[in-house]
Amino acid sequence: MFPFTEPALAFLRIPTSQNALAAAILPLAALLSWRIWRFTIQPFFFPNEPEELPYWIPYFGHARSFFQDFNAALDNGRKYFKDTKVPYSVWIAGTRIYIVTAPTDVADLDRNTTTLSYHDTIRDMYKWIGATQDTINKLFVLDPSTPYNANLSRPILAVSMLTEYHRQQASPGKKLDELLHDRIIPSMYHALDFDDLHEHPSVLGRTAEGVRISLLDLCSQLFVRSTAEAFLGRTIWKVNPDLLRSFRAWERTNWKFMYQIPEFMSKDMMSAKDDIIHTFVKYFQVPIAERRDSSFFAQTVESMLREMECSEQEMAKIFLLHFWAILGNVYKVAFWAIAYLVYDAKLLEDIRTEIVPAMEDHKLNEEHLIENSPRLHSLVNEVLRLCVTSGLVRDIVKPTLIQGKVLREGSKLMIPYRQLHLNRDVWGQDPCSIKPERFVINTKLINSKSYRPFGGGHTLCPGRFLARRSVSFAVALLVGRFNISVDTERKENGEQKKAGDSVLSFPKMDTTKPSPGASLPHEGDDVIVFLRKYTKF
Ligand code: HEM
Repeated sequence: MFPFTEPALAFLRIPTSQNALAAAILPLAALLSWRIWRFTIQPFFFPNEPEELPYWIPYFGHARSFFQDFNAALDNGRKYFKDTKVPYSVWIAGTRIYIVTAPTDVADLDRNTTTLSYHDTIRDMYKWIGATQDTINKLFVLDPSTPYNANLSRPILAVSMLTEYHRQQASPGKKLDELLHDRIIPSMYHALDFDDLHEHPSVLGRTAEGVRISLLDLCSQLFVRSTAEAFLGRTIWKVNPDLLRSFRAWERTNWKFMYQIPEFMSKDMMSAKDDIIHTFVKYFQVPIAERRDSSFFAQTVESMLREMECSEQEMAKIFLLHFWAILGNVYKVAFWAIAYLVYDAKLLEDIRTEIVPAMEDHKLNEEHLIENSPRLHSLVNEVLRLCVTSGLVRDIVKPTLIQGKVLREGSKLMIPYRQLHLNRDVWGQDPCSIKPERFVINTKLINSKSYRPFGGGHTLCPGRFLARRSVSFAVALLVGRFNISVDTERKENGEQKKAGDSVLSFPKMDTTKPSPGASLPHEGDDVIVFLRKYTKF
């Protein structure tokens, strides 16, 4: 109900002839008073608290700007505080979130496990995916009697054991080598064999000289398909030959999951999520004897969850969250690395020169590649800097001191990695431009506190070795086997497009939505490349 009714205006001694004017002015005056109180006067009473980024709409605060463009909203915060990197807070629909961007603060927060909680944040993800309270208790309540704890000197939570199994699978050593060399790399060779595969899913067209492909599709085949099969075995395709399509739909819509958009506005995300969960349920129903070709991780996690008496439905939800981490980032990093190469002939030649000695009889020697490819590794590191836009989010469970300011308990803390990765003090005045050789010129940058593509502290990504090695291998294999160029002959909508048309311009990264890792190009933006066999090897 509108608050300024006639009796109220009379009480305020405002003549009714001026009602319309008053009706407009009074709410504005009230809003202005509230704003002055909240952002000018109130901070005087709480000098120990970080400043708040001002806003105009009470309760909702910055919800709209963060919803519209997550990273632009963070950049506005940076500019408002004049790039001083002081911690500040934003108010989003009833929640206070502290934003921390100073590299030294980030390093301190990494060590903090007493006043910040990671588990509260992860518990929310399990709740949102639809896990029952019983499953959440099984994951987050310590039970020293469970079989997986039997051989440990100190019992741990089931949710930590899941991460431990990732570490065992993907840390340097026999299990990672086996995963890469016996499973992922053979699938990559297969995905790049366009001769054998007439119905190759990424091929848009063929000529006598070569094939025309969608780079996004190719990266999906090279990484998502090969890694899913490497972890789950071939049965996964028997259960659902269309899993990649569901995963692609999930990738485009999972920001709605992160924002917890109501169901009626996120039917596309819900449907992709349900498809994947349903696929995993059917996968678990296939007798284990028929799934012996799955990975150590998949087998161990499945048997651990069965021992904990989780239903197949609940196991499938847990698997979705973990396979999102396994499959959701690597292909995007590869997409951007290849896109930069395709658009920079000199860079492409430099990388090719570097990897030529690792090629023999069309095969690539990974050991040689690891030891002798500083430029390739620098490119991958630089691409990670530019495309990882995720942030660390934690719950503040006790007052937390940063730069002499106290962050309130009950609020959230966010470290936006993109802000660190574009920190002008470290990356120069043009941090958004790619400098592929940056990490060769200054090898110390890899350890910079402003560089965290895989997070840090006790939640440092356990998949980082697998990610780096598989991206470097696939990029090198592609460069070593093919002459790659942007497809200038591309026909779209029946029209012949020429170089310089927008369809040929470099794809734009979609940083508008929160991502749990790397960002995709905007929907519809892709690179159509032409691959000609490279005949020198
Ligand atoms: C380029 C690829 C990847 C990027 C950019 C990436 C990035 C990250 C980041 C930033 C975190 C930290 C999250 C936090 O602290 O809140 C993380 C955690 C994690 N990542 Fe990755 N990741 C990648 C690939 C992988 C792969 C291939 C796997 C599995 C094989 C994986 C599994 C995980 C898991 C399980 C966690 C949670 C760790 C924990 O809870 O302690 N990631 N990743």
